[in-house]
Amino acid sequence: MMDRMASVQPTIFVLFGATGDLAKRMVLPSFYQLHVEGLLPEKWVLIGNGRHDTSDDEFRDHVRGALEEFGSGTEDWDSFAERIRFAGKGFTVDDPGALPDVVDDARKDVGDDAQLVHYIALPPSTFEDYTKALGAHDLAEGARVVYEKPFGTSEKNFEELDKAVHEVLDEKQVYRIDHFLGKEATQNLHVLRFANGMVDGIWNAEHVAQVQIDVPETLDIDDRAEFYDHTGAVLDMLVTHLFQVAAEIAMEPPASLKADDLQSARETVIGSFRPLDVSEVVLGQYDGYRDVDGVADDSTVDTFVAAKLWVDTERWRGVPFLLRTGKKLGVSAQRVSLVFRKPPKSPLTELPDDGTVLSFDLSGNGAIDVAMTVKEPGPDFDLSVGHLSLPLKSVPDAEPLSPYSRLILDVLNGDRSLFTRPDGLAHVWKVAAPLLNDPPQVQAYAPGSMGPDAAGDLASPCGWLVS
Ligand SMILES: NC(=O)C1=CN([C@@H]2O[C@H](COP(=O)(O)OP(=O)(O)OC[C@H]3O[C@@H](n4cnc5c(N)ncnc54)[C@H](OP(=O)(O)O)[C@@H]3O)[C@@H](O)[C@H]2O)C=CC1
Ligand SMILES: O=C1O[C@H](COP(=O)(O)O)[C@@H](O)[C@H](O)[C@H]1O
Repeated sequence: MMDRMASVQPTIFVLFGATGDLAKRMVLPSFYQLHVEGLLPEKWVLIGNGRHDTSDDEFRDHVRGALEEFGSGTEDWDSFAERIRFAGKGFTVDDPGALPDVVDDARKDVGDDAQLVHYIALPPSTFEDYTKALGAHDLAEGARVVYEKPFGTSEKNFEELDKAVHEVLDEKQVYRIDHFLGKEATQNLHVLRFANGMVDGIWNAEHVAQVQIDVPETLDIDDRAEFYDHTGAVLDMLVTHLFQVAAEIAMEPPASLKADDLQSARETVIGSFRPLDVSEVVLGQYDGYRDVDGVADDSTVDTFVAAKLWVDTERWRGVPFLLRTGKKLGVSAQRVSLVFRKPPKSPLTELPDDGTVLSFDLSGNGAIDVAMTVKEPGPDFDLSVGHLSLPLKSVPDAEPLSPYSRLILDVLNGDRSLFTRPDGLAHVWKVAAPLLNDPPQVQAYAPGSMGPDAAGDLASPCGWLVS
């Protein structure tokens, strides 16, 4: 931890969309966590940006509120607050608002050699214009720029955005964030496998019958209806987070765990994702969604998606990757499960289909779980499924970081291993194209259920493990 901090140079961190939902839930509390844990450089300034003429003090109040609601407290508030500024009045090519002056002013505090990091926590439709504005106002040179997901909304839009970004920035300045890659348990997907021969040996189609990447949410979209109604579950979660997690599982062993090799292994396997077959996708919308303020009365936006993804590599041919996510469902979970085949020559009959499962809980600090078929202790010979759990927090010396803290720290340190690359993303949009161009009808589901019934059939024979 100390080594990481020492390598970080003085930083001016510009947060676009600073009063938005993501900023208050994730970015600001995570930045504060880095401050509290002494992982930020000695000299830093955080500048919030937005279209309103908000004062520094008003923004500080907003930040404090965000920490109280979504963070772990405000013990070190004074030393945090004094480094916070706000640059209002928007930021466009024609009019940069207050930002250039506020950045110049910040340099007086942190030094002319401070690195500039721009975090674009804005709706994806604005990424191109903000990038152009960074170029137009001399705020791009030498800077690192973090883009939220989704990076693009279709094959064509991705190509245009990628071109526009590379007209202003070198690829090495670009950090496309997918916070699921920053989760402690996600990082353990490759570490567990490459560090343990026992696991590595069974990480293939010969042993794995199906993979489930299941992220049902009880959460609704009331606070971000306008954003959500232009996005939907496919773009918000499926082709972003769930695809990236699928790539983490499916990747071939990288030459090393260094940034370039790890990124390369993840992006290469995405190239083997087969374009989605719409007959293997179920879309849903919860009853009552259209009544939410900010949602169109006739909206057909998907709040639920379940899909079968095929990875055409020798390792995974024939193994379905079952992906599911949705809002206002009956349970919240973030579970990745490798369901193992039954022993081919077992003398035991009637073994359960989900009798051997290695699973990863991506939520919170993360956990690794194993389910195994065992003899139920007792006088009879009955079989049962038992569970072992390893909460990652219980590992000696564990100091888990939230995904956003981990990834922001990586940006400050210039480590791009957990960020996505344009070659993989270009293929993501090709895989998604059949679904985006010709989506199946959205089916209604009741809030508190687990989505449309049709989604259940996709996961046969064992069904969805989270229920
Ligand atoms: N919210 C979440 O849980 C997560 C969100 N994300 C991603 O983060 C990004 C931001 O999401 P979120 O914070 O939810 O979105 P919001 O709808 O809350 O928008 C963020 C801010 O962007 C500004 N904004 C909105 N529309 C425009 C526009 N047309 N032009 C310029 N500025 C605009 C607003 O600030 P102002 O009015 O002050 O200018 C707003 O507060 C998205 O790309 C999303 O996919 C990723 C992971 C989780
Ligand atoms: O990116 C997003 O992720 C969250 C779920 O992630 P979590 O780690 O915050 O639980 C999801 O609710 C949101 O819709 C999506 O934009």
